[in-house]
Amino acid sequence: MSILIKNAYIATMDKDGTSEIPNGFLLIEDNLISQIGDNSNGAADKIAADKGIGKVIDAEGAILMPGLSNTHTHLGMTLLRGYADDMALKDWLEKQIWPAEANLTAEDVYWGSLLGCLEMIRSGTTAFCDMYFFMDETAKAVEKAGIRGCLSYGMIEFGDAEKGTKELAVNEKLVSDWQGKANGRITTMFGPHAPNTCSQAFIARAKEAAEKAGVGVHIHVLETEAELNYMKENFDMCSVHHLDAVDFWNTSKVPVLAAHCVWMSDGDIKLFAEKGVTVSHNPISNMKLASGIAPIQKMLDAGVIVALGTDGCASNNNLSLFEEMKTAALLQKVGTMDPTALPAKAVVEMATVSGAQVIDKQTGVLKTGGKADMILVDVNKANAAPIFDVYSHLVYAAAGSDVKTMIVDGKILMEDYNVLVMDEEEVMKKAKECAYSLAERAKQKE
Ligand SMILES: C[C@H]1O[C@@H](n2cnc3c(N)ncnc32)[C@H](O)[C@@H]1O
Ligand SMILES: [Zn+2]
Repeated sequence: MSILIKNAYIATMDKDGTSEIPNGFLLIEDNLISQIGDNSNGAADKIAADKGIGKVIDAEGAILMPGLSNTHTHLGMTLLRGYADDMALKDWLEKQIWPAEANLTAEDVYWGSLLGCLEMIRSGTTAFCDMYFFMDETAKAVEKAGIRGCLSYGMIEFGDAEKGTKELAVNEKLVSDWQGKANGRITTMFGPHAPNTCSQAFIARAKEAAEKAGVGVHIHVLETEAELNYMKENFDMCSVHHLDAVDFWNTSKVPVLAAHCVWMSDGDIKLFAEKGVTVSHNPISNMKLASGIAPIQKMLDAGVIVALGTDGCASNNNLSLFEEMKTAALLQKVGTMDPTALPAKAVVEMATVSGAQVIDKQTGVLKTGGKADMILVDVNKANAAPIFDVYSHLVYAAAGSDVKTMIVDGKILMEDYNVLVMDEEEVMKKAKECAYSLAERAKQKE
């Protein structure tokens, strides 16, 4: 189907082309953007008539921009939203989250993931990178929801080589079953959990498997000072150098996605810039677990690719990248005591083009020939009057709930606030049932 969007304020996020078109149009044919341009001379109506386009969206009063990419989630964890708050990472995982997760079923992860997809659609996220369990269920949810998911299985090996072999086999199956499915909307990665929960040898095996399969790797790294101290005590070096010793950060064959990166030294930053590692910055989770402030401005100055992530819903506690964008900007400013740190446009780039790079290089900017993944942000709202600068509005004033329409891979998933791809009431009901029953089972085992 062809779709024509007209009268939009377009923020293309394309560094090589026109960045803003105040009264623009965009034509989608199949799953690709076939034309994008100025509509002040009424070009759109002519195209609609000439081509006999059935679906025309009048985007007067809306910003048209690429969809947002959430580069670090644990989507099934949406069921654990608010399950355990106000704790440090180690205690939170060991005393609350892992015992609860030990009771997870495939059905739980399906409904948790679908709820997560719904929340992402409602807040402008068209693509995400996930690391969790029962990933077939998350894949089915992505298939249904119509967004893009780059899925990895969270492998925790704890230095047990036999367990490592089993974990790798599960991730390998995910890759062989799902890579490229749903017209390429589903992609996969390998997900060794972290340098303090997996051995160096195992993480090296995961990287090898990823290179063999031609897919990326997704890992947590230097999230807390406790991790840094643990690595120094046990290996006499930080996590980054510990994994560099097995060439883990080499991106010449496959992408490497590193979540958190809070406790990075200047040397680590230089190495990531040279290697081309993508950092997923998760400021809200880092603040909530009091993990620290990642040196993002320093990373950007050094040329590191930095994207944004929410982390799981148990440490955020939502999936809104609009909140994440604002928090990222504010945290960097107060962390460096420099109000010019992480300006608005740089944050929008993190949430769009930088994140998309690691998921699908044909997304993240609006340009001819690119895949049709985009959102309309409603600016016919009190919090959007006036707008002097579109990036300032998106980062400092807008909310996820201002997203009114979403198109992914040329298909409309939400139009004028109506989600077209799932029964919202049913998803919320089923997810709540699963969540309360999971909590009950976890409590009984205590
Ligand atoms: C894939 C695994 O990662 C866990 N997990 C969720 N949030 C975090 C975090 N901030 N840091 C490390 N691990 C986390 C999940 O609870 C799951 O056990
Ligand atoms: Zn995480």
